[in-house]
Amino acid sequence: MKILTAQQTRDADAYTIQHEPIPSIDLMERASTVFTDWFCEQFPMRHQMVHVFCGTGNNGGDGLAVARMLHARKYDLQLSICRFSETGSEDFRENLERLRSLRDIEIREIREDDPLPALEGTAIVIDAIFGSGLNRPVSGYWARLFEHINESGAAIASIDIPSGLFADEASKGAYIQADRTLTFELPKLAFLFPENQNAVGNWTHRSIGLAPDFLEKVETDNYYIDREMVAGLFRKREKFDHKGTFGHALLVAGSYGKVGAAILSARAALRSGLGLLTIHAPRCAYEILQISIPEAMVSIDRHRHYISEWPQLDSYDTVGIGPGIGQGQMTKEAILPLIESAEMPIVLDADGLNILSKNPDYFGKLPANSILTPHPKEFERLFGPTENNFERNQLQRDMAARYGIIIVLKGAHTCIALPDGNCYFNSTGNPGMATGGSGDVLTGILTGLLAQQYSAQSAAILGVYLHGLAGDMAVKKLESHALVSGDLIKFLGKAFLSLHADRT
Ligand SMILES: NC(=O)C1=CN([C@@H]2O[C@H](COP(=O)(O)OP(=O)(O)OC[C@H]3O[C@@H](n4cnc5c(N)ncnc54)[C@H](OP(=O)(O)O)[C@@H]3O)[C@@H](O)[C@H]2O)[C@@H](O)CC1
Ligand SMILES: Nc1ncnc2c1ncn2[C@@H]1O[C@H](COP(=O)(O)OP(=O)(O)O)[C@@H](O)[C@H]1O
Ligand SMILES: [K+]
Repeated sequence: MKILTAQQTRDADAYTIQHEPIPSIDLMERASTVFTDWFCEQFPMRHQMVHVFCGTGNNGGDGLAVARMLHARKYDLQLSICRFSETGSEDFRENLERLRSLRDIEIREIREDDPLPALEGTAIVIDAIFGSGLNRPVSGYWARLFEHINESGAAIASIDIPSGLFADEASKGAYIQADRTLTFELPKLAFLFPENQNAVGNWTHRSIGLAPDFLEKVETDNYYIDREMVAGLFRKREKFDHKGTFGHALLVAGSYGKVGAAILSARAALRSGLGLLTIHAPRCAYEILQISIPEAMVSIDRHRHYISEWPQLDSYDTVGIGPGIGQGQMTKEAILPLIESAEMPIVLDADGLNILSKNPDYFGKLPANSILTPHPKEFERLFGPTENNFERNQLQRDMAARYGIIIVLKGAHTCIALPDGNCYFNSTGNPGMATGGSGDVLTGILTGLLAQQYSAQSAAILGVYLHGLAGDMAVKKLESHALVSGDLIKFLGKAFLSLHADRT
């Protein structure tokens, strides 16, 4: 699914109006019906006062139409128009007329420096003040009004985007802090960054029937990973496939006290369908690994506690490096030449990344299309600090392009930056996965998929999605506090199965 900019969304609206064709006021009616249906599902009780705050643009027009529809559905309403402009957009004016003709909804107007309106903490606020047409930060009196609404204790539902939030850049002014947001058609980039979580709350997107041919053609470099995309990547096995078909991976993992990381990664790689797995680990891990993972072969380092050498790579289709290896001098001296000698895409995680961040001259030596999986701290160590998530996203994109690698920045919406400049944001996963070892499991999955000759791009998108999906399935059975990273491996099979269902 594509992510469009505010300008592209305006273009999509205009194209739909012209080519469906549909009068603009009717498209607004359609969008407002979608919002109203969603709102009634979210807030089915009718004894709470619903206070609709409208601006004077088209977002305000939506708010007026929604008020009319909720009135017809017997909700108790109050309505305030924030008078930014005496005229307002054409569709705003038309919806104001339609509402006035009902006669039984009191329409209040708020002008700059009026006393702030009374607002019960038990109310529900519908925020239709600004939409995607915001063109400057909100300040002054209107910022105080936003603060008043945010602090009222009322539940807040935003139409399209929380007012004051910019869809495509860092937000500097005041913004509404919604509990829930329904956005039209496609997700907005700002929703995917943690710094905007308190603005956007729980968000969801629903189609308002914008022109499919426009959406198909419009060019973007941001995508939201959905089931359809992933089901298209996933390959079924054929009758005469054999273990040679599915590749042999080397996993370089573990050190004294961190053999668990190697186990988690190895199990996840095996559960991702590779043909053969060899784990290279220090001597202290030998018996632990042979007993706990009989499916894997073990290549033993000469050092007892740390990795200090690496096997020849000739017989492997890919290498996963990093879980639990530590950053000792000996390990560094083994890992850096290993990176240099690899000729196929590898997966680099955890201390593998930390070692790389201290040796930036090795960035250029990474095999093309290698997958790096930093969490935000590791990303900062690798590529430096940034002011906000938009800047960080740009840096991630630039680095992926410069070095010809795939950077998987992990988080609630893990972002996969490809060398071609495109970014894919994940839609699966939950806070139950914020537990030690979840990243090791991801490394295993990615290594397992690469070994099977999935392209590095497909492996990253499919692997990240499946990892989160396994987490979502696990949390339904276990609740997020009780979820541990090993559970993700247990649910990988179910996650794969659900993709099978989509392919048949
Ligand atoms: N197009 C369609 O058919 C459909 C559109 N839809 C809906 O329309 C929404 C977009 O509507 P929109 O473009 O009218 O923008 P919106 O945010 O309501 O108003 C912005 C106006 O406010 C002003 N302004 C901006 N910043 C300001 C500030 N800080 N402080 C004060 N004023 C400020 C600025 O005016 P200016 O002052 O610059 O003249 C600007 O023009 C979209 O989110 C969706 O909900 C749906 O119904 C589907 C069909
Ligand atoms: N709140 C969250 N929502 C979705 N996924 C999450 C969340 N928190 C963590 N994760 C996922 O869990 C994994 C954690 O990885 P990482 O931080 O490397 O953990 P570790 O180093 O303990 O293995 C990442 O894939 C991340 O996307
Ligand atoms: K809004």
